[in-house]
Amino acid sequence: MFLDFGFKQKCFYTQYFLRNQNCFVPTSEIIAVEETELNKKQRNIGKWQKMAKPHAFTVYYVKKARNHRWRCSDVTFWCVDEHLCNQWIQALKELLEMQSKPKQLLVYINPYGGKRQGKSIYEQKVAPLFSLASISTDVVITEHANHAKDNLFEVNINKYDGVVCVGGDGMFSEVMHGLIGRMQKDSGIDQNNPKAPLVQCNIRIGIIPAGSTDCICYSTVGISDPVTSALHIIVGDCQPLDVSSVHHNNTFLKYSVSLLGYGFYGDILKDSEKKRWMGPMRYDYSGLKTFLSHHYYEGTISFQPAKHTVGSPQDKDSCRTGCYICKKSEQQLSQQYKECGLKHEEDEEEWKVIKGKFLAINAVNMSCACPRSPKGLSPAAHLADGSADLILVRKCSRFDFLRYLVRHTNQDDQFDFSFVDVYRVKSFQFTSKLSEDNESNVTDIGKKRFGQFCRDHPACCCNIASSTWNCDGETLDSSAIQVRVHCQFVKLFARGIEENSKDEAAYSQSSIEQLL
Ligand SMILES: CCCCCCCCCCCCC/C=C/[C@@H](O)[C@H](CO)NC(=O)CCCCCCCCCCCCCCC
Ligand SMILES: Nc1ncnc2c1ncn2[C@@H]1O[C@H](COP(=O)(O)OP(=O)(O)OP(=O)(O)O)[C@@H](O)[C@H]1O
Ligand SMILES: [Ca+2]
Repeated sequence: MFLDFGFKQKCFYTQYFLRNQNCFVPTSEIIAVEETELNKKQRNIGKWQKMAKPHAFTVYYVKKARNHRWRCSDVTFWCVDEHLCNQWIQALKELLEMQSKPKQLLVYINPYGGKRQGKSIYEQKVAPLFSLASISTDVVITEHANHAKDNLFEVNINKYDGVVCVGGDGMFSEVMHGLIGRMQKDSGIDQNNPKAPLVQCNIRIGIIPAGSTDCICYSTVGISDPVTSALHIIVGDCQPLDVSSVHHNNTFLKYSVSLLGYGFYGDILKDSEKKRWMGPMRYDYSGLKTFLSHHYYEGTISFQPAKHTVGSPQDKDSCRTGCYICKKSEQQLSQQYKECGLKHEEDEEEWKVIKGKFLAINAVNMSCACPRSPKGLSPAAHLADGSADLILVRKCSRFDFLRYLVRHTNQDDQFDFSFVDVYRVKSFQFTSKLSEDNESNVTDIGKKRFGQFCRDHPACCCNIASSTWNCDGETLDSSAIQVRVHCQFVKLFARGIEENSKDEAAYSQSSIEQLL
């Protein structure tokens, strides 16, 4: 057996050879190092039998499995020299100290999210790993909606290296609103002002997936798996995320990181809220119902294209760990901000205006990949490029809409349809035809009392006047909204989706060969 430290491509690694197997572990992916007490049975194995008093230590580290799944593995090193053994333990512990791994976390568990397994997932799969990594936790099991959000306005936040939410996208949203809101309150910033220079939130958020969609976790880690997410928290990963602020006139409504959806996804959400008892299945039930109802909505959408980024929604490459496009876009935006300030950027850049009848309007800050749709609503969207992809699905036949939906589940291009347009934007506004009509003709009592009846389907008499916005799984009260993307506004304990593990294996093998 052989243990060595090295330095390669900007990362420390620990390398060991065991039973003719080479293993290569970046020190940033070591979970814990512990002195190991050898029992009598172990001492009597093989060559250690001859040792008077063997000493040992165990290294716990991240082992990468298929499909971006991480597991905790361990290896025990034995030697006769107690001093040498202690030196190794000391050196490894010092290396771990140097990294930005969290020591103290605040954990919120939603016991009712997803399949209602949040508490047991945390206790059985996550808490033992946190304790192995010597992370102390304060755990709050939420008793009602907004418990976590309200609590974040009261706690001594500086005491923690991060906040963890155990639940789904809705639970993440609560924690994010609590943290961002708290930051603005402490800095005296008025969130109702759509142009206010918001204060960034530097405390990292960890997501242990236990929800129904878990889209944010899946799109930032590559899998929805509690153990994998716990390990990303333990090693102290950091992934910035774009956040959209949503206003109605001068009133702040919500922040969004994944989907802002009007029409199809708004209607699914509204219907599914009444069926929460069904668990994650409620989305399939309401999805089928909404698909069959085939409602479309008239309105006007105006947007400012995201000129600062070099990427396009039709790119073949997706956002991956250490993404070049995200880095470049962030540099470009901060350069622009230094030169001209926000005012210039907002006021002087062009707005495009599109009027139409839409089955769905989806604005996504990230791909929105999830187990239902592994490549997501916009496969080439970036996690941290300061832009959102605005997808407009115009009125089309049911059959065409089905073809469009099916492409979310296979490798075909979901934007390659004449009725689908996609734009990369940094801000947008929407008003529904009904609210425009109401504003211009407030005396039309018939319209106000009964809404606007479906002119194209007189037989069904369905009221299709307006839909609602689905904002990361929550319904917004206004259909007229103004949205602005804030580049890299919050940080997650994640690293984005890593390139194929096949490439990593090739890299580690060749680097070991060079060392020999
Ligand atoms: C034929 C199969 C087509 C399947 C198409 C699947 C597309 C799935 C795309 C999922 C996108 C998720 C975006 C993330 C949104 C989250 O911020 C939010 C909070 O968690 N989740 C939802 O709003 C929950 C959204 C849940 C959406 C479920 C959609 C199910 C559609 C079913 C349509 C059935 C048509 C069948 C016709 C025979
Ligand atoms: N103790 C509680 N009782 C009722 N609701 C709660 C409680 N704790 C949190 N919530 C609310 O439940 C909502 C949904 O929770 P969560 O996101 O965890 O699960 P989900 O909706 O099943 O999953 P997803 O958001 O991934 O679709 C959150 O918006 C949150 O505000
Ligand atoms: Ca983005």
